[in-house]
Amino acid sequence: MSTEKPPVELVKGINGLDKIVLREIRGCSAEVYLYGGHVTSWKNDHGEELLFVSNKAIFKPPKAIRGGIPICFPQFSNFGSLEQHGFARNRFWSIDTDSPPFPTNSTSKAFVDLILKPSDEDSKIWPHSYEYRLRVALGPGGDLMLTSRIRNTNTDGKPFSFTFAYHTYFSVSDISEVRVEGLETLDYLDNLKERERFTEQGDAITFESEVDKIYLSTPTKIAILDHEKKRTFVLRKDGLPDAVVWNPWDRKAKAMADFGDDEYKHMLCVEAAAIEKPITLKPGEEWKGRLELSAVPSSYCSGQLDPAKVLNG
Ligand SMILES: O=P(O)(O)OC[C@H]1O[C@@H](O)[C@H](O)[C@@H](O)[C@@H]1O
Repeated sequence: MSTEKPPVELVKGINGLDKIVLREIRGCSAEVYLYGGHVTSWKNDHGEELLFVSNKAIFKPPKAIRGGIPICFPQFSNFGSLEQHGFARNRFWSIDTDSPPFPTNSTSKAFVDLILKPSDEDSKIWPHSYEYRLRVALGPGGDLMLTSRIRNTNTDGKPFSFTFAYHTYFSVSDISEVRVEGLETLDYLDNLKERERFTEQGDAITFESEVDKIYLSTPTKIAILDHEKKRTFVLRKDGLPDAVVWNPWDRKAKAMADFGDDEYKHMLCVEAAAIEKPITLKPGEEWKGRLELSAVPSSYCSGQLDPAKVLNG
C-alpha cells in the first residue's frame, strides 16, 4: 500500500475546525479552513511557510483568523455599514461538490472548491442572495491560486454592489529589509490620513513606520522583495484593480489582542482588492477575481536583475 499522502485531504485543524490540506507532488502544500474559507498556510517544496499567521491568532468564531488570507466580502474595511471587512471571513463555508465547469490549464489535482451562501441571519444584515464560489489551487510549481466567483442570485430583480480584498499576510524576514515594486508613481488613499488621496513617489516602497494605503488602478503584477531571505513574492491578479498595503507597526500591534507585540517585523499585507469602484452585479451576473502567488529566488525577477546570476543560475 502506498504511504503517499493524497493531494486533497479533509482533516481537523486547531480547535477541531475542519481544514483542507492541499499537497503537490514536489512537496509544496497549502491549508484552507472552512471557517472563513481562509487559507492559513502555503509552503514551498522545502517546507518553508510563506504566509504569516500570528502566534496569537484565535481560531474561534466570531473572530477572523489573524494571518493567512482572510477574504474581505462584501465590504472592505468600513466602506459601508457592515462589520469591518464584511462577514465572509467569519462564516463557515462548505465544500462545493457541484462546482460549475472551471476553465483551467493546470493539470494539478491539488485544489478545493468552497461555497458560501447567505444564512437567514446574513440576509437580515445584507439583504441579497448570492453564491460565492472560491477555488484554492496549488500549481505544479507550488504557485497558490485563488479564484472567486460571485453570482447575484436575487429573485427580486435587484442588483447588489460589494467591495472585496484577498487580505494576504506574507511572511517576511524583517520588514525593514523589504521592498515592494509595482506601485511606484500610483495614486493611493491613505487610511492614516482620513483617506486623503496622494501620489506615490518614483522609488520602490520601503517600510520604516505604520502604513495603511489603498493603491488605485494598480498593474496586474506586484512584487515583494525580501532581501534577507533572498526571496521574491510575485502577485498576479485579475479583476482586482486596487492593492492595499498594510503593516500595523509597533503601536497598533500592541493594541491588537490577537497579534504579538513584535510580529509586525515579520509580516506584510499586500491585498489584491476592488475598493474604489465597487463591483455591481445584476441578477444572474457573475464576477470573477483571481489572485496567483508565487515565491521565487530574488535574482530571477527583481527589477534589480543581476545578469550574471540569471545566466549562471
Ligand atoms: O483587524 P482587521 O479587521 O483584520 O483589519 C486589519 C487591517 O486591514 C487592512 O486591510 C486595513 O487597511 C487596516 O485599516 C486594518 O487595520
